[in-house]
Formats: sequence, C-alpha cells, structure tokens
Amino acid sequence: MVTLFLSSFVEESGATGYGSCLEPVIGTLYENSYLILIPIESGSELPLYLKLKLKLKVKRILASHSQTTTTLLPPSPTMSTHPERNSIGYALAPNKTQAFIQPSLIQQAKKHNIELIPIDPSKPLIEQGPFDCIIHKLYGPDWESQLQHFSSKNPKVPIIDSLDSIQRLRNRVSMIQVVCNLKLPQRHQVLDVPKQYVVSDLQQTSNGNYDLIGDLGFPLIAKPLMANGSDTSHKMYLVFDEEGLDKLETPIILQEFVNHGGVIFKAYVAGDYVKCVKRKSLPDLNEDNSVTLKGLLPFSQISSASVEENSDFECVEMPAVDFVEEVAKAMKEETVEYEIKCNNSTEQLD
Ligand SMILES: Nc1ncnc2c1ncn2[C@@H]1O[C@H](COP(=O)(O)OP(=O)(O)OP(=O)(O)O)[C@@H](O)[C@H]1O
Ligand SMILES: O=P(O)(O)O[C@H]1[C@H](O)[C@@H](O)[C@H](OP(=O)(O)O)[C@@H](OP(=O)(O)O)[C@H]1O
Repeated sequence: MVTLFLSSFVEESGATGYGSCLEPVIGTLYENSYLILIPIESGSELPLYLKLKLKLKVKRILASHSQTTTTLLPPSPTMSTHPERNSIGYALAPNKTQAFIQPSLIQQAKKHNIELIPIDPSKPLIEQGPFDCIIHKLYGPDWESQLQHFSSKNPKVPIIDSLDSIQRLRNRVSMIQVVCNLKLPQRHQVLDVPKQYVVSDLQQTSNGNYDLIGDLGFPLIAKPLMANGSDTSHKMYLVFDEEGLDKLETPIILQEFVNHGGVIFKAYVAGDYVKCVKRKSLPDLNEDNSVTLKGLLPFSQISSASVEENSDFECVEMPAVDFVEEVAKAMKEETVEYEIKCNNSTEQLD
C-alpha cells in the first residue's frame, strides 16, 4: 500500500489541480492495485523529512508501476470513475441465446461495464460492432470465413473460442488426441482414454490384418465423428452385437465401453478458474445386467439427465481438486502450445 500526501505532491509537481496531476500516476498503476490519497490542508507545513519521503515514494510508484489503494478523495472531473466500457458480441443459435442471454446476465455484465451485443450471422460481421471480444457457438463454412475475415482486420480482438481450438475439439479423433498429449506430473490417479476406431466401411471392421471388433469387444459405444453442436452430434448408440453394428451409418467412431460407476465428472475451465461437477452417466454393464440387451440402444446427452432421489449418486466422491486442476492446467498448456504451432505454420505459409 502506498500513501500519498496530496497537497505536497501537487506542490512538488507544480501542477495546478490534483486531479490532472494524479491521472498520469494512476494511469501507470496496475489494475487491482490501490492508491490511498490523503489530502493535506493547503498551507500546512510538512516537515522536510516527510517531503523527501514523499518524493521518493512518488518516484518509486512511477518507476515500478507498483501496488496502490483506494482513492479517498473526491475524483476530479477529468478522472473517469468508471473503467473502460467493453462491448462483447455474441453469436449463438436462437435456442442458446434464449438459454444464456438472460436478464440477470445482461445486468451482471452491465455492472462490469460490459455490453452484450447480438451478432446477426446473416450480415457481414465486419460491419457490425465495434467489439472488444466475440463469443460464438455457430458452425459452418460461411460463419468461419466471416470470423477469419474479422480476425484479419481486428487481430487484437479475442474470439472465444478460436477456430483452431474448435477445429481440434469438434472431431472426436483429434479431441481425444488432446488428452493423449497432456503432460501431467506423476501421481497415483490415472488419466486414460478409451480405445477407439473411426470406421468408414462397416464391412471392413475385420479384415485379415486386424479384428477391430474383437479388440473393442461388445458392448461398445458408437459415436458420431463430429461433435459440432448439431442435433446429431450427441446421438449415440450402445451396440451389443453384430446385428446392431450392421444398422449403423458411417463414418462413425466405435469405442470400447468402460464401466465407470454410472457417474461422470465434467470440469469447466475459464482462465485459471476450474469447476468440477458430478453428472449422471451410463450404468455399468456386465454379464448379469446386459444379457437380455440385443442390437442397438440409442441414447443422447445422458449427462443432462436428472438423478433419482436417494440414489447412490450422492455418495460418489468428487475427484481430488488438485488432480482436476492439474488436468485443467495441462489442457490449457496443450491448447496454447497447439495454437502457437498453428499460428507459426500459418505465418510460414504467408
Ligand atoms: N467409452 C465409454 N464407456 C462408457 N460410457 C461412455 C463412454 N463414452 C461415453 N460414455 C457415456 O456416454 C456419454 C456421452 O458421451 P460423450 O461425453 O462422449 O458425448 P457428448 O455428446 O460429448 O457428451 P454430453 O452428452 O455430455 O454432451 C457420457 O457422458 C458417458 O455417460
Ligand atoms: O451442459 P453441459 O453438461 O456442459 O453439456 C454441454 C455439452 O457437453 C456440449 O456438447 C453442448 O454443446 P453443443 O450444443 O455445442 O454440442 C453444450 O451445449 P450449450 O452450449 O448449450 O451449453 C452442453 O449441452
């Protein structure tokens, strides 16, 4: 914390009004730091040692841009009481707009000087705004080229999420690769991914060289290759036998079924903030409970299903917080590394 004796500072700096002379000081201070300003009655004499101490302090602040505290003085008319206003453009499907852009969110954003502006994807993005940031969850070549064009003209405006990150996560093969690439410190918890194959021709799941179904075993899970927000991207099947397999459409991902206690944990990461939640999942399958199941069993967004009261669900322990945080951190690092790689390769192409 730094204390400034105001009248003396004004005298020393030769400025006529403290507002104008303090603005450059405040402007050089970091966010989340404070400046305590204590007004000294004009005409009062400060002991020399205090004047010297004060001069040194002001110099130190200006030099180091260091920590400061709350302004106890009324602000000058030229000093803005509000931080800069930010405009966030959002581009979402109508159902997601309805779900997310609620009055409470708009109010909360306003409190933080953020204005949420709807983007009309049918009009040129470049002509909308200006935006300090864009959040979006739309897909398709037209939208992507709009974003690319906008980015090339506004390289400093963050787009959440970047096309590179989305590209990698909307395909279930590259998505799983992110987890395989994670560099995690050695610990007793295990992080692994299920075995999976992309199948483009169901007649070739077993060709002389490799018996893919034999490797995965029944039951298995069939998932759409793309996870691109479309209605079909969450449409999955439990496959119990060859007959079920024959009914699938390709291309498709076939994945081994891993018993996991009927519960999954989802971790949401925003910057350094990580929130892990417990969700309902498919029940364990074993010879006792799956013996009567045949063919295909479709399911979709099971993790959004409600949980029956008094089920064992409540008793399932959450994973260790430090483990979840480590995974989140490793994912962030992997994502950043990947984006740097993508940017470098684009630069080389340019
Ligand atoms: N290999 C597996 N073994 C057992 N169960 C699985 C496996 N893969 C997925 N599941 C179950 O299927 C659900 C959906 O799978 P996944 O998370 O891959 O799809 P999603 O559509 O991305 O998920 P969400 O429904 O949460 O959006 C999981 O929540 C889990 O219950
Ligand atoms: O609400 P949680 O448990 O986080 O599940 C999410 C799914 O995992 C995402 O796949 C959904 O995104 P898409 O609708 O783009 O697939 C996502 O849709 P959202 O963008 O409407 O939240 C959610 O359904």
